[in-house]
Amino acid sequence: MLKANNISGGYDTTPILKNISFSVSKGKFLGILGPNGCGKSTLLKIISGLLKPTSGNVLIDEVDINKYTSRQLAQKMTVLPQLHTAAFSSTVRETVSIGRYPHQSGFFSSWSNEDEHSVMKAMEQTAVKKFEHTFIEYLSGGEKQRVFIAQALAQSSDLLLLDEPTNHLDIAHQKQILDMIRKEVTDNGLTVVSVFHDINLASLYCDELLLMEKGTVRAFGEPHEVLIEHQIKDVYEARISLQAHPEQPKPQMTILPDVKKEASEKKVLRDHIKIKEEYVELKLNFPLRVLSSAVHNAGLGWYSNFINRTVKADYNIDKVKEEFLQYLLDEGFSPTNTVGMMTAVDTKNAVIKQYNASFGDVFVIVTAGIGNAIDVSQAYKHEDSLHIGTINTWVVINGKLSDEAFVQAMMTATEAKTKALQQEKVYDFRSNSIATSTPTDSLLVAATQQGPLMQYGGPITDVGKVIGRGVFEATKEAIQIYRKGD
Ligand SMILES: Nc1ncnc2c1ncn2[C@@H]1O[C@H](COP(=O)(O)OP(=O)(O)OP(=O)(O)O)[C@@H](O)[C@H]1O
Repeated sequence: MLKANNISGGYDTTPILKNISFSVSKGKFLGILGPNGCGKSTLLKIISGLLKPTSGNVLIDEVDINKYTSRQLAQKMTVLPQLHTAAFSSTVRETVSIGRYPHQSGFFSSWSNEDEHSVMKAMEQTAVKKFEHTFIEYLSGGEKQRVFIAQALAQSSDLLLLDEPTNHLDIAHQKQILDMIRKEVTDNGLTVVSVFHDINLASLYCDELLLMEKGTVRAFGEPHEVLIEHQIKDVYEARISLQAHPEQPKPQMTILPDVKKEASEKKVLRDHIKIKEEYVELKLNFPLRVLSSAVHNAGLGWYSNFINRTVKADYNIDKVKEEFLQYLLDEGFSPTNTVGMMTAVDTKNAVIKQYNASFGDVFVIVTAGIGNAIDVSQAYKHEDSLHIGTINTWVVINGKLSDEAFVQAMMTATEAKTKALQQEKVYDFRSNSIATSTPTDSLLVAATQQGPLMQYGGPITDVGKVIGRGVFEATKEAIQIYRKGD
């Protein structure tokens, strides 16, 4: 559909672009990325024919753009530049209708049904129909931007060139416009080339990305091929981190600010852990990085408060999320800053152990209810519903763990717990074999993220050794306490 061959060019004697080549197939969405001044808009101007390249050429449908008349070119492609102003005072409807000019055959040509349909559809798609008779100068920046997008869509060409289409738009309208453009690409075969400043939006919506650096192509390919951490850091000269998007297989970027670290040391002490009547509590005035399978705020996050709450054995678990949230509010915990677990074990039976490691102290806190213990390898043979009868384990580390170390710490802790069950001869009475867990065990690994980075958390690492020993010893003790109370 669009092909750029070895384009070089710029303004008068200033060369900006050097040897840029790429192609976009019909029905694809290409995003152009790069830092300020790298030549994104200049490239768009050359592709659209507004600026002549000093060498190289641009083909649309295999034909050099210079071979098209300006009317033919306007029917082939629509350009929405970065900065646009209405030439004279006009209504939204009149502004959008300008998009139809390339389809009019002469000065007195009449307004066709197709023209009317295209203008109405474009106004509806961009949600500006309600402003149809309003003068454009009375609209907000974001509303104006949507009107110009409507004008571009009304032109009904096969190729749409956009320069930062979501400029001025709030997140709902960014989503609305990009969803709509994406739909035109996927359903109707529209081809789109767009400059983006927002790397995450480009990654989410584009099929391919072109990353520019100082007038050249640094990378071209699918988002996961272009958005590579060191490459983005290098080109934008900014510290960033890439993560997976929660729903789409598209990388997403987070800026890592270079703010000065607070001077105060963040250290978890034994005094921070308290056994109260209804829960075991760890309350801090700084957050820990946490990975957990808790009832409230499971997953990966940063939290300052932690509770392991004792509930009655007949607790109704059907509405556990709502009930737990209300409990946190009633007890004065911030729901967005608290991780919560539940157990039927009395809080006075909680085992708290402290280990002094080379990198800092590690705390292991366990409550063990083993009435429901199960052998994971035999579980498929039995029908079972969820009960409160569970082993809850917290591992709180004064140290800095990588993501790998967090996951390995979870594995190490689980293995140590299973070994404790084995040594204590905890049985699964359904299958009459040694149990490996209960069906509802919960685990939390939390770290201050201060001090030297610990890359791994397996059994032979410094942190893994403490976790292995600590969880084994604390679980054994908690099981013995539970049995005494039987
Ligand atoms: N009309 C012009 N005459 C001379 N130089 C220009 C002109 N327009 C842009 N430039 C220069 O060309 C270079 C590339 O500009 P361009 O607008 O293509 O960058 P960009 O990547 O789109 O930047 P931004 O992200 O800031 O919009 C810049 O150094 C700019 O100053």
